[in-house]
Amino acid sequence: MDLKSSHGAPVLTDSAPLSKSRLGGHHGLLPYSPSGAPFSKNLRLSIPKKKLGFLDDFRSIGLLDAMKSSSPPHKTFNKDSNIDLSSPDPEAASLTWLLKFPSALASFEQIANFAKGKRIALFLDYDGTLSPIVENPDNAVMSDDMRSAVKNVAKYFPTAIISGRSRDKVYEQSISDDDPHCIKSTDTQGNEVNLFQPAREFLPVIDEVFSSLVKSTEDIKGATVENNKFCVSVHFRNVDEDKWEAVGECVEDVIKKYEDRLRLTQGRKVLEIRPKIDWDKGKALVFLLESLGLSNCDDVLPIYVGDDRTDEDAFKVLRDRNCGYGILVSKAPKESDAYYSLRDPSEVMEFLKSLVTWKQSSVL
Ligand SMILES: O=P(O)(O)OC[C@H]1O[C@H](O[C@H]2O[C@H](CO)[C@@H](O)[C@H](O)[C@H]2O)[C@H](O)[C@@H](O)[C@@H]1O
Repeated sequence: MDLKSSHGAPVLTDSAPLSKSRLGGHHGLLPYSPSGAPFSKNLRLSIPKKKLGFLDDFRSIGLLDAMKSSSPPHKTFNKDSNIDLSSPDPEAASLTWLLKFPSALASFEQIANFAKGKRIALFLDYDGTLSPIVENPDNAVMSDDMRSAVKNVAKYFPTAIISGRSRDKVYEQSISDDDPHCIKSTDTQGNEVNLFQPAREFLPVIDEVFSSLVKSTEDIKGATVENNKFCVSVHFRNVDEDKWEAVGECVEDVIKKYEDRLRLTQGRKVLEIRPKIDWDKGKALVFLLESLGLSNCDDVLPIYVGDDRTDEDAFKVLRDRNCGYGILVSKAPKESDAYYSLRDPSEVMEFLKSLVTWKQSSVL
């Protein structure tokens, strides 16, 4: 993967084996806990803060409760605004949250100032960031406008997509193979190569777990199991809430056989089974910065845009290095290690376009 290769087409990386979350220690996560400045008492968000890990800590809260907290609870969130109505004053909560995580669009000038004399390197999550969250993961396709915004921004800045999905899937759903701008990592002979696959040895076990879960969940209406190559995702977005416990039990039953090798994490209405290795989106980000020659903070301003718990590991890397910015994609107030926020993928697209316009005007 060389630096030039990311201009004109985004680099994709398999980041699936996201382990050692900043909360779950070596046992992974489940609901993520906050960092950063505390919210005032009234504005506290209803995100469980307990550390949870597979077969140890998470029993203290129960898998079912963890699943219920995996996305803004639909009963307490206003569908239009996504503001937590359980807060005594949701509007004030939202405004206070925006003070802590200002809009990256409203703060664009500030970001551009920080970038003066530096090269921006862009890291983008896929689901919920470049494509909207939809009921069927197979339908999470990038819009044509977003696709061209990503392609365009990648012409001006080194750009990578870091996704929990397998690289092939992101290719399929975001950039078409027929696209002349589409590149994969290739060696000097033009053969496709995978630069780094820390979880390669887990491939057979992941396949085994995938098959077992497909079978054990087949009678649960709405449950779907996705093989993400380095991670198995069990989706319960379309399962009636009274069957979520059954989904959790299937997952527990299957995974307990592999307790020493696999761990359980959670995303938006999804339980994910991953290898227990020291790898997460933060590690993927560091790996890319280093392998692309972008790790010098004096020259480079990395910007990472993401919406989910797994993205927090990358936000934290940037915060800890005091180099670059995380941008959280969320309408709902959430605690985060990001610095800025964007409400949804359409704002992400606006932000990408603004970067291009700014870059074009600065080279005139
Ligand atoms: O790292 P990401 O690119 O954000 O991938 C995380 C997971 O995203 C997908 O699931 C989420 O999006 C689906 C489509 O909108 C939605 O139906 C699901 O409820 C969400 O959890 C993907 O299907 C997972 O495999 C990824 O791990």
